[in-house]
Amino acid sequence: MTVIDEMGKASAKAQNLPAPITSASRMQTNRHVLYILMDHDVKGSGKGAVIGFLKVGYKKLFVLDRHGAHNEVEPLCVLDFYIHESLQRHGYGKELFQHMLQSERVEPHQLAVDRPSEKLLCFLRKHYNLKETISQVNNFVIFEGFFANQHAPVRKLLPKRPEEEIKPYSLTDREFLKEEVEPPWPFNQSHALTRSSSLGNSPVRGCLKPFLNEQELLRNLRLCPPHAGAHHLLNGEPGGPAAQRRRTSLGSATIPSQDPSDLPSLSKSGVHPPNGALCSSEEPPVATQPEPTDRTEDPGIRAVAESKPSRQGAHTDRLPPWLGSRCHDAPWAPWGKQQSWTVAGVFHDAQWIRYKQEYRNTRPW
Ligand SMILES: CC(=O)SCCNC(=O)CCNC(=O)[C@H](O)C(C)(C)COP(=O)(O)OP(=O)(O)OC[C@H]1O[C@@H](n2cnc3c(N)ncnc32)[C@H](O)[C@@H]1OP(=O)(O)O
Repeated sequence: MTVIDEMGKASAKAQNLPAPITSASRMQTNRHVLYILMDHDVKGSGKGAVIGFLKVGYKKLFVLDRHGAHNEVEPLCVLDFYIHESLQRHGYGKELFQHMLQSERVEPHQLAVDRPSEKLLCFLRKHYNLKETISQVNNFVIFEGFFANQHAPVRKLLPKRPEEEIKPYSLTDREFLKEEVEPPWPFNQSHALTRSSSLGNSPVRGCLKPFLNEQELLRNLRLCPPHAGAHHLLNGEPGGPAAQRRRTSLGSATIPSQDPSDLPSLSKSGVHPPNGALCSSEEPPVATQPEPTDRTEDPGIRAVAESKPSRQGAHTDRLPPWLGSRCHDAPWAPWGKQQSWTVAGVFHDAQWIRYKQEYRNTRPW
């Protein structure tokens, strides 16, 4: 977990991001797959050294085709990609990327790339001849050929009615980096909660975090085979760039493709309240069984929906505090069980306050 956190920090630094978009805790709350390229032979450490990583994941997106029509798709997305500075431009990125393509059984032009850096665009152009992009209104970049031979069915959306607002389609992983807004007192008092971005993804709340232990997390990582060359570079030894590049370009160090069936699928995680609790109803929530609505529009929620064989069960299983019987024992209520407030002249109880605090500004639409 520490290694993942450190890699995430290094990647964020390399991309000038204000905060990492890859961390162990984020890996626990989504279904992304992390490919790690390692050098097992590095000297001075029995455990080897990480050369870089590549994070991918399926996301439901709305993308425009060449004719400007919206298409609902769920492609594999490149979410984060980083090779250690001392090892860049030595072919390791290509090896890692190639390994991912084989494991995931996708073609490069079928990928969507989340806000690619200049370096990554150059990389894709050089190695995969991905040059022509299809303009999008979100931060994902897709390339010519994306709509050809799609594995997943591409569903065309009905034309948008002119009076409708433009929705923030296809939020990227990087959305959460946007500045958070401090709520006024008393809504800022509950430290048990992780505040959500005013514009970002589904909020991740401490009390709703899944129960994925370290073992499970580690099973979700996919390690590439050892790379015997990198320790030269890491240790500043001879056998440097030229040799490395040659080795890579000649393909003398090949990565056996892993059979995806051998690979553990990511544990599903992240629990979100059911649909009714998220809508803008002014009614205080009631402790009833929520409708098993399809909420797969939200990637985080999709993960939950898919993780449970029965959606009904999913909701009852881990009801959020204000919908379940556990609500009165909730540790987040520092004021006790039965206290209440008068907000703008209206009498409200702690449950209501909690509800309003959690769901204010988390859904811009
Ligand atoms: C969705 C996202 O993840 S966006 C973020 C992408 N990550 C970053 O920008 C982090 C910093 N960059 C890196 O970590 C790496 O450069 C990567 C991951 C983009 C590529 O990994 P590398 O090991 O360098 O790639 P590899 O050696 O296989 O291929 C090299 C090619 O990548 C591109 N490239 C790599 N570094 C650079 C650079 N500094 N400037 C321009 N192009 C670059 C070039 O096309 C280069 O070919 P060239 O050397 O002939 O010009």
